[in-house]
Amino acid sequence: MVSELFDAERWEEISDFDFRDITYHRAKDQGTVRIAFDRPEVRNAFRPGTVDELYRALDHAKRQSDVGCVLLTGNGPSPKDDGWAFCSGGDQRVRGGEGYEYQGEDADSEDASEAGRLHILEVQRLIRHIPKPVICVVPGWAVGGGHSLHVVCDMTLASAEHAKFLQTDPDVASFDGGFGSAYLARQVGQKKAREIFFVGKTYSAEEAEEMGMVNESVPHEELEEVALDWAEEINGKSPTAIRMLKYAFNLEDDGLVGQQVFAGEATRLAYMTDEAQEGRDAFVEKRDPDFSDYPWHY
Ligand SMILES: CC(C)(COP(=O)(O)OP(=O)(O)OC[C@H]1O[C@@H](n2cnc3c(N)ncnc32)[C@H](O)[C@@H]1OP(=O)(O)O)[C@@H](O)C(=O)NCCC(=O)NCCSC(=O)c1cc(O)c2ccccc2c1O
Repeated sequence: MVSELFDAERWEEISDFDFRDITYHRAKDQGTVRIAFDRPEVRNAFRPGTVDELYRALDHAKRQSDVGCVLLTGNGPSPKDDGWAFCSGGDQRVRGGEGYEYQGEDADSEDASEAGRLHILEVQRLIRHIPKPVICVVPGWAVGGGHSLHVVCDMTLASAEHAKFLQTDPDVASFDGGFGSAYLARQVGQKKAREIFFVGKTYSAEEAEEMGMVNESVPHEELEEVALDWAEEINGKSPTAIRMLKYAFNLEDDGLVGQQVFAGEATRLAYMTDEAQEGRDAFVEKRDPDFSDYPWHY
């Protein structure tokens, strides 16, 4: 069984990979993929190998031109105590002096390095830049670096009964000073974001929704079904419009990188015009370009 909330009838495994710490599926009837942490016995904490797999799956999803939406979730419940989690952040057992270390069976992976890693931040940036919405589907705890992942996703759906949101960063002497805190403040306001980090209260799905960091609190049993409904809605819309909107939403907060990503997509749209083909053809044919057919739009 993949997860108690997983409907095997609706998904097929993407078998190009041999993942150990995550599962990766594609919906049978729509352009949606489901990527899930699969370490429920440790509340889906991530070790370096987990992060490598997550990055690989997200990058694969990015490159599927018939996929319009990504669901990011956590499998469960824990076989030990039936507890549910989206993700409890970095696996503290393998945190070394300079980051999270490849240890034990993790050290056998092809990406293993001597150095400690903090590359969950690379996953955050990929979620941010992937040209399609990423919906965080939270069936239980979202804690520490797992909380930050939910923050950086485009939208969050949460189990009304089991989702719990908690920032433990300062308890374990860590601090996500990027999207996890500053972008969170954009969502819930400065006072609330500071409360989340400085006081470290646990919030329910309902409270998180009221605060503005969760889109909808959903009955636990229906969580993945609702997520698929949302994804299906998105998949029915214009891919170009959704992509440009995502990058437009990101632009101001992402500064010059946000402008570059948005502008890159504007360039792609421009390349698709006859006007742009004329510029290219003129160069290739060693003649002056003739743009006289193309108006100065206003
Ligand atoms: C998540 C909890 C609140 C759940 O509490 P609960 O009482 O429901 O369950 P248990 O505590 O009994 O946990 C069950 C089981 O799971 C193990 N476990 C849970 N979380 C982790 C973890 N993160 N690492 C390793 N193991 C974990 C727990 O030990 C139990 O195992 P048993 O063998 O005893 O059964 C609660 O578990 C909890 O508070 N967990 C720790 C949460 C945490 O502090 N996470 C790390 C935050 S820091 C972080 O993730 C992070 C922050 C950054 O700012 C970064 C910045 C840049 C890069 C990386 C960053 C980063 O990784």
